[in-house]
Amino acid sequence: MMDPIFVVIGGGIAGVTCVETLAFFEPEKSILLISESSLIKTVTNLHAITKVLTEFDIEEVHTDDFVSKHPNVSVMHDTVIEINDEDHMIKTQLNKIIKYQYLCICTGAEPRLIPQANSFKEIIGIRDTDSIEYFIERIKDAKRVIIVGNGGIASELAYKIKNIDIHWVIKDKHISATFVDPGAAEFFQPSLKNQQTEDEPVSRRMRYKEEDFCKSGAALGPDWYRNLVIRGASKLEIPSEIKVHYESEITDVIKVDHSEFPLEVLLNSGEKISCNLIISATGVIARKHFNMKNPLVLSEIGEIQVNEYMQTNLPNIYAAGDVCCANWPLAKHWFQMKLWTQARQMGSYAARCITGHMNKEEVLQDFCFEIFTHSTKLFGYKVILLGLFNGQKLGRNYEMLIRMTKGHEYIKFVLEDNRLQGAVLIGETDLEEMAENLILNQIDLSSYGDDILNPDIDIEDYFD
Ligand SMILES: Cc1cc2nc3c(=O)[nH]c(=O)nc-3n(C[C@H](O)[C@H](O)[C@H](O)COP(=O)(O)OP(=O)(O)OC[C@H]3O[C@@H](n4cnc5c(N)ncnc54)[C@H](O)[C@@H]3O)c2cc1C
Ligand SMILES: NC(=O)C1=CN([C@@H]2O[C@H](COP(=O)(O)OP(=O)(O)OC[C@H]3O[C@@H](n4cnc5c(N)ncnc54)[C@H](OP(=O)(O)O)[C@@H]3O)[C@@H](O)[C@H]2O)C=CC1
Repeated sequence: MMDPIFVVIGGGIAGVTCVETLAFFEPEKSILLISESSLIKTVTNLHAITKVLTEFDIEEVHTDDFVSKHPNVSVMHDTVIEINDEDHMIKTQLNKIIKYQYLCICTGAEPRLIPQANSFKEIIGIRDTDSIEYFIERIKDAKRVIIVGNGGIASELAYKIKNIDIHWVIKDKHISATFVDPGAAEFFQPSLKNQQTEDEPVSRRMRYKEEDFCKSGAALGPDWYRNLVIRGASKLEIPSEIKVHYESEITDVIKVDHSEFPLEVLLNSGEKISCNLIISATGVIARKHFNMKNPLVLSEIGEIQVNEYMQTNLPNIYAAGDVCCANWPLAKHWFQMKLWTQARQMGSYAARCITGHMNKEEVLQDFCFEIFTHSTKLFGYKVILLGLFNGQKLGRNYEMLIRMTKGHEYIKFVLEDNRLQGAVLIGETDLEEMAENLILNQIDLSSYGDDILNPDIDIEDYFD
């Protein structure tokens, strides 16, 4: 094999998008994707909801199909174990040495489990298809589980798991704190009591088919749980109620032999819970199990730092997706979260930076880094988060306008100096375009007062 010009490590959404963009801009130059598995993740049906906010489906494709679409791309199933930036070389587990001109590291992240996980196999995390299979297998015989964490995975599981007693242990005063404020959490409360049933409305997005649901090392993503049946061993059709332990953390776990519940868990509140299984949905850490000839500069929590061109500190080595940390002066309304959308945006932008640098062209930063946008589904509702949706970066000097119709919609606008800084839109609000524009344009809204959220006034008329 001839040495490739570009090498991308990681078959998740960041790596695959990087490869696709490189193939688009440089169709004559050879690209090698190193993927640990034979399935890689591609984005399909990309749909722009607003200028920046997008929705898309994810398809897990076999590498043969992927390669057939991109004649200058080859894929190697292997694991990178060493990167030598001085000689522009990488070494793999199967002892292959590959020279590169440009390298992009997209090795993603892995669950950061609670410390007690080191001692108990009953404490598990969820990241990829292997881990979800293991989880479903373990929960089948369980009667009581503890979910720890208050972010995306915990919120989705609390809504999804059936036939089991759930104790949800969270550090905060309200549920789903990574994404929403206490008001929105209150809006979601009824959904917690009346979890999803089998006849949930069909989502427009692609779901994984049973036969598609095979091994892939990349993170799961939108809709990962929709066609899964996650049931415990209890007879109840729906759990009577989820018990949420607010402002709580696990301080100790003890093994109890010969008991229906093999774990006894102590919370900082002094409360004790016996359970079969603990799901630690407590965030991620960057995944970089390879040796470096020279060290990469890392963030405090071990992510690879990249500048505004997605470059690491080492020559011709870039990084994108969950493995990296944006280390440039951030636009006011953007911040990094480890999300599918950002993995895609970074992968694509990294490829444009690489080709731009190679061809000595000016690279302008992608507009997507001007404003944070996220579209997802929580507790059965469409959720759109824009800009500084939780008042991030604003200190205490901001106002909130809220409109809520129980069971229908929850809208929150975050204002500073009468200018919109962020928005939470839950339900079919149809306000995403207007809110995004108001955040980007920073129009002074003082003359509109509270009419901004008056349902009887079509605010868009103001701006025509
Ligand atoms: C359960 C779950 C649900 C989620 N739901 C959502 C959601 O609804 N919306 C959303 O926006 N985001 C969601 N996310 C987050 C999203 O999936 C991630 O942010 C995104 O997939 C990160 O993509 P990535 O390409 O950076 O990393 P990954 O998907 O982790 O891919 C990294 C790839 O690199 C490979 N790799 C690692 N090391 C090596 C090596 N040394 N050599 C070769 N290959 C290597 C891995 O095998 C993997 O294939 C979810 C995540 C999880 C776990
Ligand atoms: N719908 C979506 O968009 C979804 C997105 N994802 C993404 O997947 C990745 C993994 O999800 P997830 O694991 O839920 O991570 P998140 O980062 O979303 O949430 C982690 C949660 O765990 C809490 N936490 C951290 N350490 C502890 C601890 N020791 N004890 C108790 N709580 C703790 C955090 O609190 P604190 O912040 O206070 O430390 C936070 O509430 C994330 O990048 C997430 O964004 C996952 C599922 C759905």
